[in-house]
Amino acid sequence: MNESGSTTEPHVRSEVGPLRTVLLHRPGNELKRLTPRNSDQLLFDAIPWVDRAQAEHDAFAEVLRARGIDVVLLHELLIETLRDPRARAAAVLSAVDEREIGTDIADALRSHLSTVDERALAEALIAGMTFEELPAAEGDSLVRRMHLPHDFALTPLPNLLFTRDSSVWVGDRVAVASLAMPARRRESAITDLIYAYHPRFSRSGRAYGAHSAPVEGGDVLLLAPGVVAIGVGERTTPAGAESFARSMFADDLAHTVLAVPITQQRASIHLDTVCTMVAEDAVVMYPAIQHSLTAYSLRPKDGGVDVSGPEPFLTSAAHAMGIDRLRVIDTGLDPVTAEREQWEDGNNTLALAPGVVVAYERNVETNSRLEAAGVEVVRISGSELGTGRGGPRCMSCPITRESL
Ligand SMILES: NC(=[NH2+])NCCC[C@H](N)C(=O)O
Repeated sequence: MNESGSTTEPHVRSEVGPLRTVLLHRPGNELKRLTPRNSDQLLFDAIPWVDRAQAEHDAFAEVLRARGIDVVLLHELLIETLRDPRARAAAVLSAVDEREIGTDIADALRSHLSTVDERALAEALIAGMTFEELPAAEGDSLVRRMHLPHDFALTPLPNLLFTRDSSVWVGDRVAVASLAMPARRRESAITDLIYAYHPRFSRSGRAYGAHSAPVEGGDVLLLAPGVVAIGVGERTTPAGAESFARSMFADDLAHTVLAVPITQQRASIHLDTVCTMVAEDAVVMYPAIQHSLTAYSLRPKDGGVDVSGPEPFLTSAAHAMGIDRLRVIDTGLDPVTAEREQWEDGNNTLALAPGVVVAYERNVETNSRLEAAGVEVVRISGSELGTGRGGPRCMSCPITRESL
């Protein structure tokens, strides 16, 4: 149910159908954990100014609400989910890793997490806990003595902000992603809990599984109903793409899955860092890869998967989508500007409807080319949000989009 009381059942068949319900995470105290010593490991490129990041995120959410979109916040869903004792038990179980902290600290952490209320539990799950914050364990622990007080007994999840990656809705099913980087693995335990126990999702079916080969939502693009592109690179593995395709075919959610190799480097973490859809037949794409991006086409065949290609991505995509041509909005940028704006998530747009996208304001050139091509660009500021290397698409997980 949305605020007006009308039902908006989860349903996403495209990248650009009018957005109705979206899952965001307002960044919180987990961002305050970032230091120059841990930011690499926690996948941030700079230390964000937290208040400003929150203000930027509030403005992002407001832009969506102003257009009638129901914004659901992950932190609130988690608190509501944890009212269910089964969810609480599962949450504690998934948060404590004896291999990391040993049995004594694990016991202390478990008993602490089991006694706090759901708000404090949600906060600990997201913002983590340091050894210093953990109530003193009985007896003496080597682990505690050999760690610094500010080391983490429970690691924080600063990348939870990028709700795109930890779950993906395809049709009326949700796939909880299997995240590749250790710093992000616990995120899927949280989305998994929410989808399993929050009453809002009690009727939602699952696709794929959190314990399968790595697939991250930023790599998954719903090019058209029945056509899914999936980037394969630093995060999503070939095995992940293949089993995701099998899962799509088994549930009749897709007839074609395009596996798209992307360079394994920081600038192109996911497919959506170099290419996003801005209209039913158009993408904005990093110019440097426009002519080199390829795709393997996967289709169901006799209970297995038929693989063809690789072929140029634009050709296979248009073919699978049943259109003559997939338009690339020509940002026509010189290589240096293009590289700068790609790094700052210029190609990472969130479509609110065909031809209407949210983009970071700082990517001045890309945005003006989009507008020249007839795309409405809703600008948001993201100087602090972008320190985690993610733009409007990364920061949003569409739950309901109207059909085209
Ligand atoms: N869909 C995306 N492109 N997400 C970007 C995620 C960035 C995040 N810091 C990571 O390295 O995982």
